[in-house]
Amino acid sequence: MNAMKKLRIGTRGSPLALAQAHQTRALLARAHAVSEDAIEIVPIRTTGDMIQDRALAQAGGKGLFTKELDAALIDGRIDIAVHSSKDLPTVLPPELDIAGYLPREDVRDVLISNVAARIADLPQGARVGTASLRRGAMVRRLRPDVEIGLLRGNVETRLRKIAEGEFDATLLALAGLKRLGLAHRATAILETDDFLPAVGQGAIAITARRDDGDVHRWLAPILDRPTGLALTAERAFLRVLDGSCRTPIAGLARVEGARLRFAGLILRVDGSEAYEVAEEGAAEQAETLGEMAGRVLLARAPADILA
Ligand SMILES: NCc1[nH]cc(CCC(=O)O)c1CC(=O)O
Repeated sequence: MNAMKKLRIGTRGSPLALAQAHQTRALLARAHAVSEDAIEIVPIRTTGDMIQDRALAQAGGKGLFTKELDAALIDGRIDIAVHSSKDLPTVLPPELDIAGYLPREDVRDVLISNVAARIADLPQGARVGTASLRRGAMVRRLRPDVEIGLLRGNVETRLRKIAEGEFDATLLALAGLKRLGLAHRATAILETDDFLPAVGQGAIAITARRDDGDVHRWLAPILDRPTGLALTAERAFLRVLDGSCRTPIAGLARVEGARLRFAGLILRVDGSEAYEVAEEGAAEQAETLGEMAGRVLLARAPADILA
C-alpha cells in the first residue's frame, strides 16, 4: 500500500457486517500505526440482504451474500471484502482469494428463549424459529416434538421477534451477539458436543484480488494462522460434500499446537437421522483431513440426503 492510496473495505450493510468491517479497520489501523480515517468502509447491498420473505435455500442459496462484493472487488471499487466465513461459498471467482481470517470468535450457538432455559425444557410442541436448516435439524434431533418455522432478518430483528413471542425460541451464533454487544441476550450457550456449529461459524474471512500483492502483505499482520488451518479443513469438508443448500451440514475444526481435530455431521432436515465423522491429524494436513472427513460422510450417509 502506498501512503497516498486509501484502502477501501467492502462490506454488507447489516449491523453485524458493519461491526466486522469496523473491527477489521481498527486492527489494520493499529497494526500499521495509521489513522482509521486512512481506511474507508464501503457498504454494499447484496441479493441476500434484499430477500427477507423466503428461506435462502429456496432463493437460490450460495453466494447470495457475496456476489455483489465479489464484483466490486474485481472492478476495483474496493480493495478487500470482509465476510462472515459461514456465508462464504466454497468456490470463489478465479480473480479472488481468501487472504486470511481474523482470530476466531466463540464458535458456539446459543438458545434465545423467553419460555425455557434449555432446549430440553422447551414446552411440548414448542415453535422454534430459524432460517438455518442445520439449526432446525439439530433442534429436532434433540426434540422431535418441536415445530420449526422460518425466522429471518438480521440478529436484532430475530431477537425482537422472540421478545414479541412470535416463536418460543431461536438459535443464534454467540460470535454475532458478541460483536453486536448483545451476548447478554443469550439464554443458554450450547456446547459443540451437543450442537455442532456451521462450517466457518465465528470466523471473519477477508477476500482480496488474488494478484494484489500489496494488499495481501498489508493484511498479513492481522491474520490468524490457526484459524486459517481450521477453516481450510472445514471448507475442504464442505467442498467434498458439495451438499445442496438444502442439506443440513455442520463441521468444526480445532487447532491445538500442531494438531487438528475435526468433527462433521450431516442430518436429515427433520432431524430423524444424523451421520457423524471425526478426524484427527497434523494441522499442516488441514485440507486433506477435511477432505477425508467429507469422503467418510459421502460413503456413510444415504445419497438422497445430499441430493
Ligand atoms: N447467516 C447470518 C450470520 N452469519 C454469521 C453470523 C454470526 C457470526 C459468525 O458466525 O461469525 C450470522 C448470524 C447468526 O448465525 O446468528
